[in-house]
Amino acid sequence: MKRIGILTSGGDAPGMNAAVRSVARKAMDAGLEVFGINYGFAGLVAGDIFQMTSETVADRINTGGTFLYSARYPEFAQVEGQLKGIEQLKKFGIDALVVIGGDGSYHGALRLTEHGYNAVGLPGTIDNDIPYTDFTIGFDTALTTAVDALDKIRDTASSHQRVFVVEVMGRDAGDLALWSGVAAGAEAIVVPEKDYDIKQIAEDLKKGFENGKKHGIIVLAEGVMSSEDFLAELKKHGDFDARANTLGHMQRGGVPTARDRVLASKMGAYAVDLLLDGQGGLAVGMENNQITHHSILDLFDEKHHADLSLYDLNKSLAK
Ligand SMILES: Nc1ncnc2c1ncn2[C@@H]1O[C@H](COP(=O)(O)OP(=O)(O)O)[C@@H](O)[C@H]1O
Ligand SMILES: O=P(O)(O)OC[C@H]1O[C@](O)(COP(=O)(O)O)[C@@H](O)[C@@H]1O
Ligand SMILES: [Mg+2]
Repeated sequence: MKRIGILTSGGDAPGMNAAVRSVARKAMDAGLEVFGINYGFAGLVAGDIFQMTSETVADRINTGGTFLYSARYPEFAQVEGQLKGIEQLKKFGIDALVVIGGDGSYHGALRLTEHGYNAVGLPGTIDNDIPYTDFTIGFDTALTTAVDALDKIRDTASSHQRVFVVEVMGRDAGDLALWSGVAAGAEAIVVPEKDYDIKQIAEDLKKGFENGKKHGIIVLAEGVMSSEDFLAELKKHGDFDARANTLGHMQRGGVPTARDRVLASKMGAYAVDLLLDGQGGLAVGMENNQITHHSILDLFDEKHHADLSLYDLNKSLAK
């Protein structure tokens, strides 16, 4: 193997740049030539590919977003798109690929491996919704951002003795809501993985205020419903002074935390080792503080499990 490529795909996540840097520098250190592919699989198909130097990844480790840009490019699910992408890989003499993205991007990586181009996936998403890894690149930063926002909302909530329904991201996963809810001392956490009783939540909020609580913060995962809809439901069960707040895409941006940078650096270097070993169709993870890998096919058979002990913990701490 002489040349490897790198792309970022799906929703951007803080730490993706640190991962690209790690892959590039580790590969160069092993004597490989490294090519960056802009705009995910869309750029691969279009041949938006350039040779990287060590300098290309200089001053990137502490930056958010992805300097290789990203795309949602559903056309890559079709064989036609995949074959065009392979044509480009051949044209540039690229022997193997590192794909940094979420579950959708892993499908793309697997397809390439099936077509004879080894590809390894790194979990880059703020959602933390990938199986076989305790944490994904970007989750820690998004969590820190969400907690910072919740702390600020708490100031207003306490000053006015208000209820706030704060919607955090996570597509179908409750991880950001569970972790940020516990870290911010929320009164309630609502996630798709757990049934909720809105009447009970309203009762608990009322009781809380009666007992001297100054705020009622509900952290709601986007996969359940919108903050506006939840607020409308909640108001059917009590006359609350309440507001809805959606944190939205601000959770995806910003300077990556040290944890995300270290995770990205470890995973990136490990992916290069796998490719040097001639392996593909694999996804890198971190389990019990060890960097691991699994077949992407096995990943698709497995579900991500949010840590629901945080839900129970919060219930007992929020009283
Ligand atoms: N079934 C598939 N086969 C091939 N490529 C896919 C498939 N699903 C998704 N992709 C590629 O991966 C990209 C990112 O997937 P998406 O689900 O949007 O984000 P994420 O990777 O963050 O989950 C898609 O835009 C597409 O280019
Ligand atoms: O920015 P978009 O394309 O509207 O997507 C929003 C979705 O992307 C995310 O921010 C990240 O998800 P992915 O990693 O799957 O891209 C989700 O939390 C959210 O549901
Ligand atoms: Mg996804």
